[in-house]
Amino acid sequence: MGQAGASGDGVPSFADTATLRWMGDISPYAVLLVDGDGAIRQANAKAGTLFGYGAEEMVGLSIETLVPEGDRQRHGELRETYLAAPRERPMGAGRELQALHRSGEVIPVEIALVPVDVAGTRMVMVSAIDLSVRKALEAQLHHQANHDPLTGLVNRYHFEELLAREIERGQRYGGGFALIMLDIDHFKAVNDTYGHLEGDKVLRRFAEELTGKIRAADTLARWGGEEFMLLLPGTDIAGARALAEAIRVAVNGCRMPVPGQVTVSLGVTGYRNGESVWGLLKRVDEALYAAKLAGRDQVVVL
Ligand SMILES: Nc1nc2c(ncn2[C@@H]2O[C@H](COP(=O)(O)OP(=O)(O)OP(=O)(O)O)[C@@H](O)[C@H]2O)c(=O)[nH]1
Repeated sequence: MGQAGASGDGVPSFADTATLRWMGDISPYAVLLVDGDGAIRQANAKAGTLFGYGAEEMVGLSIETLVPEGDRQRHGELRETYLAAPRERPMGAGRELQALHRSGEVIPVEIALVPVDVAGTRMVMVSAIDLSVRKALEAQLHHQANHDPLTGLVNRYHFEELLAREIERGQRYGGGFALIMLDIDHFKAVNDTYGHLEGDKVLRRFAEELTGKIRAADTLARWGGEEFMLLLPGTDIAGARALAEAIRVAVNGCRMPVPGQVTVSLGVTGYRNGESVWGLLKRVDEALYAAKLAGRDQVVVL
């Protein structure tokens, strides 16, 4: 094979493309050999598959053909900068970018770059892997970690993160927010009378009803069991009280999957500047407890 050593600047040099073709053939990655003008001089079968071409069809295409239109000019500039001072950029160094499949679909890829000299001409070997499956899996895991599987609502863990963020935002830019804690009344009786599966349906229906009542900026979370929490950015106590009352009435009139009426108790409070998450959560919990003590199916503001 035609390896001839290394150039003065340490770049591997080859007498011809035979060794590089062999390396492409055995590589687990899509591999392209690109010349200084950005023309593809060689592509392995995996590159053809990744980008939707026959491997031989890719030869002669500009590398920018594989870059989404909006990024092409910038890519060309970056390529020139890279060629002026080429360094090895291995896989796993986090060089993620968007590539363009022949179908027009944009695909996330990670790339590695290795400068090579072939018969005295500087070129770049580009290896690429498709990140679509990994990205989709990451998004799915992220969703699962932050949501309740029964209702699809934000879970307690993520709600606490959002709450901390809202407090930080309030401290930095001003602007308050309100919190409503909700607990379905006598939910144990629903389970005991109709069974756990029917109880689950009630929880789902309840979540749907509430989701229809809130704004896009609000966050509804399942706090645990039959308890829910609502974060209302930019909302004062009067606004939160009105929403809590509207929710109470809506739940009263809601057709549930089980016979009879379901009611809810609600605690409402507003964030007071400088207080801790703990202080805020304690107060909203006390408000809810007061609503339960006062006979349930009501709103208490603290
Ligand atoms: N079906 C179902 N039930 C749940 C779930 N999580 C918690 N529960 C039930 O919710 C009920 C909560 O009961 P309690 O804490 O006694 O409260 P309650 O009966 O609603 O009474 P008050 O809150 O005092 O009005 C228990 O029966 C739990 O088993 C769930 O995911 N699905």
